[in-house]
Amino acid sequence: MASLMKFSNLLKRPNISPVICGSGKRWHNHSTGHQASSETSDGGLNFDLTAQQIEIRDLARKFSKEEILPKAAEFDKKMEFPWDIFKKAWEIGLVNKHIPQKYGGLGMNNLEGTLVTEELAYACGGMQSGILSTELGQIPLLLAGNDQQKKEYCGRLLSEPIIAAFCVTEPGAGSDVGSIKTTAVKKGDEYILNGQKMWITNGGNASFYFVLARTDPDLTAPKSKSFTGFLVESDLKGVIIGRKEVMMGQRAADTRGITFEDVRVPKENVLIGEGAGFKIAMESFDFTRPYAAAGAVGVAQRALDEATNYALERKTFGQPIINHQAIAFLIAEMAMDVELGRLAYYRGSWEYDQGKSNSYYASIAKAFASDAANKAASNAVQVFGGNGYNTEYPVEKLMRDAKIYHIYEGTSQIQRLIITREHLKRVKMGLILKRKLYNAGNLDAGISLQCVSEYWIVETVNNDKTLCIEVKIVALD
Ligand SMILES: CCCCCCCC(=O)SCCNC(=O)CCNC(=O)[C@H](O)C(C)(C)COP(=O)(O)OP(=O)(O)OC[C@H]1O[C@@H](n2cnc3c(N)ncnc32)[C@H](O)[C@@H]1OP(=O)(O)O
Repeated sequence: MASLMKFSNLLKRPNISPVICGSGKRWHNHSTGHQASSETSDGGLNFDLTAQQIEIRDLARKFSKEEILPKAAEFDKKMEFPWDIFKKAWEIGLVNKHIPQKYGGLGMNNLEGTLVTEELAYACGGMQSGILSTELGQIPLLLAGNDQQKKEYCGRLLSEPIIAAFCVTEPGAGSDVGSIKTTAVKKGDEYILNGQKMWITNGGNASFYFVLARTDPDLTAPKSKSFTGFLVESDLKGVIIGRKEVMMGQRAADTRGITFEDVRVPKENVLIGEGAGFKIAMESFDFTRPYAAAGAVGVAQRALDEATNYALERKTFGQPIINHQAIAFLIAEMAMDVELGRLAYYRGSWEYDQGKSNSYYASIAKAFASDAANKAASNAVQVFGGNGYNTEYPVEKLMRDAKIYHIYEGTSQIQRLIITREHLKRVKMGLILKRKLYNAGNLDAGISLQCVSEYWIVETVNNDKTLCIEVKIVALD
C-alpha cells in the first residue's frame, strides 16, 4: 500500500466557521461538524469539486482500481467479505472518514464521503456496501453520541480495523420502521434487549451495533418518543448471529439476521436519551441516502463504460455496433442517467453539508440513481447480447448488484413517499406564508414566492424598491 497516500495527508481543513451564503448567513450546526467546501466566494452555482475533493476521489479511484476491481468477481463467487481489502481501506482512511477531528478522525463532510462511495461501487457494489456500511453503523454515534461515547467508540474505530453495523430492520418491519418489535426494558442501570433484526449488513463482522428498540410499550404513543437507540457490543451474552444470507447480488457483503435474547445493555450506551431513537434513525438516513445514491451511480457509470468499450469493438453488419443508432441510443440513455444521478447525489450531500434539511433531495437522489443503475446495468447486458448473460463478462454482475439499490436504505417506493411529503410541506408552507403576508397587509400583486430548500425568498415591489426578504418557516401554522 506504499503507493497510496493516506487521506490524512490530504486533509488540511480550516476551523469550522459560519458559512456566508448569498443573502443570508446560515450556521453550520450538525454534530459531525463540517464546513461547506464547494462554496463559491459569492455563493453562486458551481459544479467544480475543490482540489482536495478531487484528490480524495482520485485516491479512492486508485484504490478501487488496484485493490477491489481485480478481486470483485472472485469475492462475488466466494460470497466472502474481503477482510484484507477492508483493512487496507481502513489504513488509508477510506473508512471512518466522518469521525470529527476532535475525536482523531478526518472530519470529512457528506459530499466527500459520497465521492469515495461512487468510486468503490464502480469496482464492486458488494464491496462498497460491505466496506462502507460500517459508516452507516457509526453515523448514529456521530450524530447523537455524547462526548464520552464518541471518545470511546471513535477511539476504538480508529485504533484498529473494527466494524460497526446498523440494526434497525426486522423480519416484519423494513419500510415501516415504526412497527419494529425489538424491545428494551429498563432494569436498574441496564436495559434488557429482546428481539430479532434482519438484513444487517456486516452483521457477522461488527464489533458493535446501533440497535433501535421500542422502550415505550404503549403502541399508541408517538413514534418520535417510543423508540430508543443503543450502542450494543456484539460479544455480549445473548447476541446470536445468524447465518450469512445468500443474495442475488452484492455477495461480498456480509448480511445476516441478529437475535437479541435478554441482552443486558448498560444505560450509558443509550444515545441521547429514552425515546430519541426514531429520529436518530431518520436523521442517519438523511446522511446515508446520498451515499446509497452515489453507490448506484458508481454501478451505472461502470455499466456505461463497459457497454461503450464493448460497442466500440463488437462489429455487426460490417461496423462497430456503436455506429448503429439502436445501440447509440442505449448508450445515450445511460450517459444521461449517470450525469443526472451524480448531480442529484451532489445536491443531496451539498444540502446536508450546508446544514439544511436534505430529506427531499436525498430521497430524490436515492430514487433516481437506483433506477439509473438498474436501467444502465440492464442496457449494458443488452449491448453485450449473449455475452452479457454470461458470467465470464462483467455486466451480469452489475445487473445483480444494481437491484439492491431499489431496496436498501429505504425502498424506491419509500423514497417517493418522502419526496411527496416534503413537496407537500413546501406547498403548504408557501400557502400559509402567503396568507400571513396578506393578513399583515404586505401582499400585493407584485409578490413572488420562491422556495429554496426550507427557506422562502419573498420578493415584493414597493415604491420602486425591490425588497428581498429571507424567511425561515418554523411552524406550519
Ligand atoms: C453503504 C450503504 C450500506 C447500506 C446497507 C443497508 C442498510 C439499510 O437498508 S438500513 C434500513 C433502511 N430502512 C429504511 O430506510 C426505512 C424506510 N422507512 C422510513 O424511512 C420511515 O419509516 C418513514 C420515512 C416511512 C417514516 O414514516 P412514518 O412512520 O410515517 O414516520 P413519520 O410520521 O414521518 O415520522 C415520525 C417522527 O419522526 C420524525 N422524522 C421523520 N423523518 C425525519 C427526519 N428525516 N429527520 C428528523 N426527524 C424525522 C417526524 O418529524 C416525526 O416526529 P414528530 O412526531 O415529532 O413530528
